[in-house]
Amino acid sequence: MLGRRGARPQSQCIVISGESGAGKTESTKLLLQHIMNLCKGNSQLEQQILQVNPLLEAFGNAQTVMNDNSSRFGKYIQLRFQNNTVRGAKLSEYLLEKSRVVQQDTGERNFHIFYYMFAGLSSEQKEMYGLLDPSLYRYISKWFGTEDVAQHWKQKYQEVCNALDMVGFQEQEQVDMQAILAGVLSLGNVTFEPQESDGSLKVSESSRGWLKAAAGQFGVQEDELLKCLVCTMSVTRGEQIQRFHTQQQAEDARDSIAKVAYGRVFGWIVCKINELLAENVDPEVELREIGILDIFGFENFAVNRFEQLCINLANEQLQHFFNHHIFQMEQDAYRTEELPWETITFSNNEPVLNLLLSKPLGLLSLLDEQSAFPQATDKTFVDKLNSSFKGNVYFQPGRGRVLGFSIIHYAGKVQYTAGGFLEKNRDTLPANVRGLFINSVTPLLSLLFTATISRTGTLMPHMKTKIVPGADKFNSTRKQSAGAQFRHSLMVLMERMYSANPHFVRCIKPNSQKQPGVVDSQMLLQQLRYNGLLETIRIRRDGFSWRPSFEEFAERYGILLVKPDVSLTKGSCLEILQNTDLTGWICG
Ligand SMILES: Nc1ncnc2c1ncn2[C@@H]1O[C@H](COP(=O)(O)OP(=O)(O)OP(=O)(O)O)[C@@H](O)[C@H]1O
Repeated sequence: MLGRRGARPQSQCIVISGESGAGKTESTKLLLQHIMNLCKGNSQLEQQILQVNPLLEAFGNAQTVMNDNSSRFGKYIQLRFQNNTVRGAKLSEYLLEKSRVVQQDTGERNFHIFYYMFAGLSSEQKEMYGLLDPSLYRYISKWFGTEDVAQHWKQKYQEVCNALDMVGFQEQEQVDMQAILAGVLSLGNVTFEPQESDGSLKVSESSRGWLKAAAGQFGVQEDELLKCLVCTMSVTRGEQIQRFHTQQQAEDARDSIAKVAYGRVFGWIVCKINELLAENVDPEVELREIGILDIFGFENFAVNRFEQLCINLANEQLQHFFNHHIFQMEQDAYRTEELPWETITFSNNEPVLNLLLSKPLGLLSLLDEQSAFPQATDKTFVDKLNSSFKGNVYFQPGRGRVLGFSIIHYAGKVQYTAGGFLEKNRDTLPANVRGLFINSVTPLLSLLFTATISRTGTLMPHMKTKIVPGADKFNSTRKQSAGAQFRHSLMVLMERMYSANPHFVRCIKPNSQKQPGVVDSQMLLQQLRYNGLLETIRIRRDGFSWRPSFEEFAERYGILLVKPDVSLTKGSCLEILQNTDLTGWICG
């Protein structure tokens, strides 16, 4: 794949796409296994590349209505080669669905790791992490499953532990990581009630124990944690000002802390994996790579939120990449070469991408603009969309009482609920939380909050610096919005992919009931249509699948002329072709 004889080696990328549950992650695993089998080089590294998967799935996958093991993040794995041997790998992650930590829709679950922990930890370990009966925790209080399911989770927990050891997580790091997850669960049970004296909030009597447990697992003072939940401290002209939260603000602060803590643990796991898989290269030899993209599939649920918009935007972008390579570039080449060619039309999704991405009037830009106004609400955002996209055939204003809008995507119309868009896009970390966690006695938590976040949202750990409580100037206005981070990381991804030679794997989902052996032909046909696969078959049938340069072709097949010094020219190519019985070729 990294270069046949006569062809220059080139970096490759494999784009695996399809609806949620279509089989992208399973195909990625099979592909990786196959490539590793072909390599037979540094067997330890190859094994490590394969073994990080259980870890990523435990922390990044969850049960959804569409797939029992749905990836709730996107990943791009770059396998790096020198002399046809794999020398290392790099993993990039995209948009972990952090909101799942605090809320799941009907028929869905939280990230697998929470269930694995309850099933796999011993009683002593649970006591150490302050974990009680799983049914008590609001963040995972959905039905817990049968004995068989618990056994399966227990086994999965063991796999995760093995993978953690193999990746090189120290024992203390593993303990800290699970303490943070236990802290997140306890934090979710903290509720608030007004103080009788001044109406400000306090922790409700019934959840005092949960606050204590959360603070204990996070390694911070209980009263300091409570302060971050019920009020915002700021310093103006040297004077400390305390602003009390409303009930809603306190609950939002609680959930934000849970989401950010989980998100940083996930980011840190990816960093550790990258450290382990970092390449050991010979600087004299050129590095080539095979990238495999397994990104969340197109989603259309009963309720579609900000996350679904980002996921569907990524899929739009990939469809555009596919169209560009399969239809645009190939047909442009035929036209430039003046070959007889009947143009094959395809459904171009550029207008939808413009609607979402253009600046300054695309949907994400308008969302950022609104997110920057403290007074703006989801309603003002929707009003802005309705006025900006009036007459745009790919946008429809919401109908009925639910605040929302619809987008006509390449794969169909999706109705979005606008509630929570601004809050999710701002992705605000409650004031003073960073300072609180940096000073935590749990070393990992401190490390996670000392880290900076790159423009693409990647965690970049660095050395610890102590922060004086209250002096933390970190606030939401200086950081990138979630939408901007996602847009930027998509841009970086597309740049990487445009510089490589692409291959496409289109996964087709056979039915929507998650049933083996059942094929819904209508559903299949619909996917073949919107993916452009019918047109792809036409261009593959009528077009020319291999388009080598004259030089490349003459160098490779010149031997057929049985004469010395075959010149690498068009003339030689014609001579070679006319000397064979080959048909179905054309020369540009
Ligand atoms: N090649 C395969 N052989 C057998 N079963 C498969 C195969 N591919 C997928 N499946 C089944 O379909 C399920 C969903 O597959 P997978 O998790 O790969 O979907 P996905 O496209 O990655 O979905 P998502 O976008 O939700 O992550 C798997 O858990 C498995 O049960």
